[in-house]
Amino acid sequence: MFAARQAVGLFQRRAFSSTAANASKVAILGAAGGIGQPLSLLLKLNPRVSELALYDIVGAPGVAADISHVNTKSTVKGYGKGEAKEALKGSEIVLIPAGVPRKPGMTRDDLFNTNASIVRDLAKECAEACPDASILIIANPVNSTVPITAEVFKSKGVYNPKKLFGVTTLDVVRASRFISELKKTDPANESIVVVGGHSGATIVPLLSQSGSELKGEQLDEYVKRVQFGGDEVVKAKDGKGSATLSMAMAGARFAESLLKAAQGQKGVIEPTFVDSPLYKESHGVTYFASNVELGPNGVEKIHPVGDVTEYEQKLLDVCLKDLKGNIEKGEKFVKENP
Ligand SMILES: NC(=O)C1=CN([C@@H]2O[C@H](COP(=O)(O)OP(=O)(O)OC[C@H]3O[C@@H](n4cnc5c(N)ncnc54)[C@H](O)[C@@H]3O)[C@@H](O)[C@H]2O)C=CC1
Ligand SMILES: O=C([O-])CC(=O)C(=O)O
Repeated sequence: MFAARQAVGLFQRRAFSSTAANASKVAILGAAGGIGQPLSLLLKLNPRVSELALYDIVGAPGVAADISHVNTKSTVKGYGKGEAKEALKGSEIVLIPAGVPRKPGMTRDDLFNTNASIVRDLAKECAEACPDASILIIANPVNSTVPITAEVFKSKGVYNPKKLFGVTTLDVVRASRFISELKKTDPANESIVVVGGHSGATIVPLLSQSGSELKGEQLDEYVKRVQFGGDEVVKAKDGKGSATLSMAMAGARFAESLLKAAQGQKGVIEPTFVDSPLYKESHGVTYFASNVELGPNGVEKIHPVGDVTEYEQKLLDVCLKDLKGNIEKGEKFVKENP
């Protein structure tokens, strides 16, 4: 009897310590929105997450109550206006889909006027409440909202370039799905490198590096579809927003990769828009999306772009020009509106 109790005690201690090692609090800012809700649900299903903090200026407690009934181990709590700091305290990962989505006819840059200040204010909350967390920016225009977040963190003296990520996962998700439709293959086996940024011409798929070959008009159409995949959804939703479900899947995949890397897995690689040396000196482009190896401290290694065809180089030239403008616009906004 005594031995049995001891054995149970040992098991409980072991179970407790393994949970503690994997204890990961994840916060979602904008959790009651089109992306926020399915993203919260997917993270509730992730056993690597121990605590979910759902913050939104409207509706977060309801979403949290609903999701909290899902019978996985993690705890869920909703936070409303004025409670961002409480939601963020102790978070290892913060995902930010807060902000308005596009309507037909708009570019992502048209969202700047509204979303720049939303992201700036939430970045301030993060810099104060959880300066060491990994910050995952989903709110558009990502090419500008990432530099905005960096400037806020710099102004508070807590900027860590290894822990700020623009989420561009949806671009590679689309790139692999769209090529599989053409080749009649399983998209799970298609891995396409996509570099640059996250809007129109700044999204550059590098098909030549994936073992797939398209030519002429078919290549043009493929590249255009990857670059403007978001517009396809905006048009189909006809005024009711942009991609939410596929984006939630992409955001959950990126968060899962970060958690795997944080919890010791090696060789975890995801594309993401980060403070990057790749085109800093040559083009003055300070942030760039490419494949990045993730580690326990965030960015472990930024992969170079590698060999590209003449066709892809032309796409890259356009991308770099647009990106520079988008980045500078974000930085200027914070300088003028601290
Ligand atoms: N990075 C990417 O690949 C993608 C980015 N997006 C972007 O994600 C953003 C969100 O899209 P949806 O979820 O469809 O929009 P939505 O309008 O459905 O949800 C946004 C949520 O943010 C909340 N919110 C607004 N201001 C806030 C604040 N100051 N603090 C906390 N919460 C706040 C709203 O109450 C709302 O619940 C948009 O900017 C969209 O362009 C969308 C798809 C893909
Ligand atoms: O297109 C949009 O506005 C939303 C987005 O970023 C995407 O779906 O890639």
